[in-house]
Amino acid sequence: MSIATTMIIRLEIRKSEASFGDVASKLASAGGDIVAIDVIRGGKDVTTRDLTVNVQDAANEEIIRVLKDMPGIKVINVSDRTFLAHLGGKIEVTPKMPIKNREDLSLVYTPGVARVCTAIAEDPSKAYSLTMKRNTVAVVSDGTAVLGLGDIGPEAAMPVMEGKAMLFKQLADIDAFPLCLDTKDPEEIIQIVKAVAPGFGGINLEDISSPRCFEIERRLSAELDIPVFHDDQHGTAVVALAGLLNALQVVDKTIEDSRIVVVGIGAAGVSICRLLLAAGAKQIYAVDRAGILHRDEAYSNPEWSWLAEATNPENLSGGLDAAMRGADIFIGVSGPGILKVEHLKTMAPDSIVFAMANPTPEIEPELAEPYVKVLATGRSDYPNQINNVLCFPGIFRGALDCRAKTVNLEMKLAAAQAIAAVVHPDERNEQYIIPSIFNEKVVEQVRLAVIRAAIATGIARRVPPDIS
Ligand SMILES: NC(=O)c1ccc[n+]([C@@H]2O[C@H](COP(=O)([O-])OP(=O)(O)OC[C@H]3O[C@@H](n4cnc5c(N)ncnc54)[C@H](O)[C@@H]3O)[C@@H](O)[C@H]2O)c1
Ligand SMILES: O=C(O)C[C@H](O)C(=O)O
Ligand SMILES: [Mg+2]
Repeated sequence: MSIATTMIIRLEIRKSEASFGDVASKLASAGGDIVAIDVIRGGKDVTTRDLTVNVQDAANEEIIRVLKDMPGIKVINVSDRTFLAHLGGKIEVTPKMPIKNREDLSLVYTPGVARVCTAIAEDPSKAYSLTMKRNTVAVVSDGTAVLGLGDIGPEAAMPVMEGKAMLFKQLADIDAFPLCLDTKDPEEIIQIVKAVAPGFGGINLEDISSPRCFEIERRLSAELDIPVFHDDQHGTAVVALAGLLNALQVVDKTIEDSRIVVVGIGAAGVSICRLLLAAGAKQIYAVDRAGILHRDEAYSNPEWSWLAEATNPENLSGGLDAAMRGADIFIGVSGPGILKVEHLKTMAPDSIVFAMANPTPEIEPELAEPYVKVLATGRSDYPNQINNVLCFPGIFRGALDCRAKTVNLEMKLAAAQAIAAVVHPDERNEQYIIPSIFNEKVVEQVRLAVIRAAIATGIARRVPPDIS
């Protein structure tokens, strides 16, 4: 799968050995299109230039290889628009007012600030009105399951967490802060998050591998009085259910009568299975590397033991091939390329395929399209993007606004229905089962649905003024 991009290549050209014309023709033959040239240093013998080159494939290493092989050419640096967008990080902290003089200083800092501190010490709930707590979410990761890239560590997880923070701000006006932890020990993660929690109104756990993520979230939810939400579990499940509700309408099937294969029973897969069961699904087949979860096997992961009981009505064993035969729906949250066209050919007519692994889906959309009725991926460069970004900004906006203690099942089901309902029945079709993340109704509809569900289930500690 290729993504067209623009590369910026800084070159030194030794004039006695190579000309700019040689460079241009080599680049063209390797698939690069020069769109701009900047002379950085023009010397008598050596010139340094930045070439802006359009390439059809972001992973085009051939371009650099041909340049490196050219006599008289030295590649000094290679960048592209994606990397440039990350220079110095993607977010910053901005004060709400400038400190222009001594008077300002004594308001926001010593001595004025001391009175505010004392007020909070006397009544800690005032942290909600007098600090950034009520609008701030910690995005916590240990870097163990970053997208589908696996355990790449806390530093490498930062760009994703900064990206989540950008989305929180832009879509829901929530100040989110990335906290990437240099520990994989669940107990240590729990203690660290509890220790930093006073400054936050909510905790978004992100890209923490399973099964550790289940215990971490369960303990934090029980031990903190602010909402703790593992995005890869519940954000994904909410959006998958939303897409599924609309896709089922398109193919005129019901969730109760559909045979549903969920592959990748990690953070996302477990939560998807649980939410689909709560939404009425009766025939789920949960498949991981060891095959279909079934009742004749003892699993060390308690979530798997639970799912083996709650899914797989015929107690089927076997692998993906066995699960896919006659399936109406495939939901993949596993890894790249595990689904083959051969599998699609064995599915029931009018099949639905959600290949949600990031950044590379379970099957290339181009391969799958001819064999399925509704196709969705987690990516923004294809129609039907099933991505948890449709959920986490609105669900936290709602939970923060009504000061919910937690995010319960009713709030998640309400969020899924709200996302699905943004697509009007008249507009709904195979290519449009889920709203765009830029659809301005999404966050507000999810917020309202979540607040109403929180109030109805008694976990809201405040009724926002716009809710009747
Ligand atoms: N589109 C979205 O919104 C979204 C949201 C969350 C996760 N994801 C993607 O889903 C994938 C899983 O994420 P996660 O957080 O649940 O990770 P995870 O590590 O918790 O779980 C992944 C699971 O997939 C299983 N798996 C891997 N390869 C497999 C294979 N060949 N066959 C069967 N099972 C296999 C693993 O054993 C593991 O249980 C990632 O690619 C991630 O990017 C997408
Ligand atoms: O980060 C994303 O785009 C979605 C999801 O949280 C993932 O881990 O893949
Ligand atoms: Mg994630």
